[in-house]
Amino acid sequence: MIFLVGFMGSGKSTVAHQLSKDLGRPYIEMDECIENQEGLSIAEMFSQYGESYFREKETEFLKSIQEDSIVSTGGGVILSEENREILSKSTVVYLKASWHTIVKRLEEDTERPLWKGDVEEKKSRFKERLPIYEQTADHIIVVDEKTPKQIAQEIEVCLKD
Ligand SMILES: Nc1ncnc2c1ncn2[C@@H]1O[C@H](COP(=O)(O)OP(=O)(O)O)[C@@H](O)[C@H]1O
Ligand SMILES: O=C(O)C1=C[C@@H](OP(=O)(O)O)[C@@H](O)[C@H](O)C1
Ligand SMILES: [Mg+2]
Repeated sequence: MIFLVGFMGSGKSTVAHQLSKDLGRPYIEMDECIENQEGLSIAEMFSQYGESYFREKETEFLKSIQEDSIVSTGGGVILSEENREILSKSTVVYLKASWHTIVKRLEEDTERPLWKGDVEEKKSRFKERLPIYEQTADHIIVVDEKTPKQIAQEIEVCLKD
C-alpha cells in the first residue's frame, strides 16, 4: 500500500490518479469511497453529523482497506493516533506544498468544509499539521511548481530506493 498524505490542495487526489496510471496499479480515493458508503457528501456529513462523525468513518474505512493500492487520503487522516498507527505499516508519501501553493489552488474551492472562513484559522491549521505530516512520512516530495506527472515520477524514483 502507498498512502499519499498532505494538506488539502496539495494534490493527493490528482497525483494518486496519475501514479495509478503510470504504475498500472489500482488507486483508492478515500473521500469518495466514504461519500459513496454514506450516501452523503463530506460537506453534508460535517453539517449534519459533525466532523467527529466523518473522522470515525475515515478510521473505519482505513481499517477496511484490503487491496494493495495507491491510497489518496483526506488531509486530516494523520490527526488520529489510531490512523497513524495503520499508516505506519505501509509506505507513506507526504506531498509537501507551501501555503502559497495551497491558497492558489484552493482559491475557488467551495466543497471542503475545513477550507472556509477566516484565513488565519486556515493558516494555523496548516501550521499545526505540518510537523505531523513530516513525522508520519517515509518520503517527502515538494510539490510546488511541479506538474502531477513530474510529482508521480519523483514518487516512482523514491519507491525504488
Ligand atoms: N501539481 C499540480 N499543479 C497544479 N495544480 C494542481 C496540481 N495538483 C493538483 N492541482 C489542483 O489543485 C486542486 C486540489 O487538488 P487535489 O488533487 O484535489 O488535492 P487534495 O486531494 O490534496 O486536496 C485541484 O484543482 C487540482 O486540479
Ligand atoms: O484536511 C481535512 O481535514 C480534510 C480534507 C479533505 O480531503 P482533501 O485533503 O483531499 O481535500 C476531506 O477529507 C475533508 O474535507 C477533511
Ligand atoms: Mg483529495
